[in-house]
Amino acid sequence: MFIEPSLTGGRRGWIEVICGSMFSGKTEELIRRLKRARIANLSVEIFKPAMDTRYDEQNIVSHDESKILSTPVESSQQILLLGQGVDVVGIDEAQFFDLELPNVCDQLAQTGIRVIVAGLDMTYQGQPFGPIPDLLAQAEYITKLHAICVQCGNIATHSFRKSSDKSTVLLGEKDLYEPRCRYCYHNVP
Ligand SMILES: Nc1ncnc2c1ncn2[C@@H]1O[C@H](COP(=O)(O)OP(=O)(O)O)[C@@H](O)[C@H]1O
Ligand SMILES: Cc1cn([C@H]2C[C@H](O)[C@@H](COP(=O)(O)O)O2)c(=O)[nH]c1=O
Ligand SMILES: [Zn+2]
Repeated sequence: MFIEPSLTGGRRGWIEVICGSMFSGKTEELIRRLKRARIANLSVEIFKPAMDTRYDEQNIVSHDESKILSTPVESSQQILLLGQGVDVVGIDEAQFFDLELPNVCDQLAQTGIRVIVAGLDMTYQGQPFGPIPDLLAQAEYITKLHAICVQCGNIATHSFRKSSDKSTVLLGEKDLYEPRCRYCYHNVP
């Protein structure tokens, strides 16, 4: 369980990344950390990509239906503008943002903001997803979460797409995807 680093004097920012396959608990963990920040009376701004309308236009919603209000934005630049001056910035579905997102998170952390980012580490093809690799390189803290493989019950690291659609971006949940372990991802049709 992630324990928030204690600050020793002065206002210092950092980047935390929460990653893993679909259904691994990324959104739940992001919501948990953001709710704790608000309990600590910190100012929090939360963002998600406007294109993520899977469950809700505005709220960030986990597969277990826990939710928190967020601001949908079209680009990472909007996060830079709207996130100025708060204590904590939260970002969900980070894989859908543009490749400027790591630079935006770095700039926000430089101004003393705690930046918490959740997103898929890999595409359905098992490839690094969008801005996530560079974010992982720049983050002080990385949490990789695991779902349960629906084929064999081991820990799941991959998101298997059940349809033949080849587009990288395809919104969906259990209708289109299932979490699988490395073995079942590569060996079970
Ligand atoms: N195969 C699975 N393995 C683990 N959790 C699952 C699985 N299928 C459904 N879930 C549910 O999904 C929840 C995680 O949802 P969420 O935080 O939205 O995940 P993510 O954001 O990583 O896709 C779990 O708490 C669990 O209730
Ligand atoms: C693997 C993969 C997923 N997606 C989509 C499917 C969902 O809408 C989100 C991930 O949601 P979650 O919070 O991690 O459950 O991303 C996609 O567009 N492309 C992919 O390769
Ligand atoms: Zn498996």
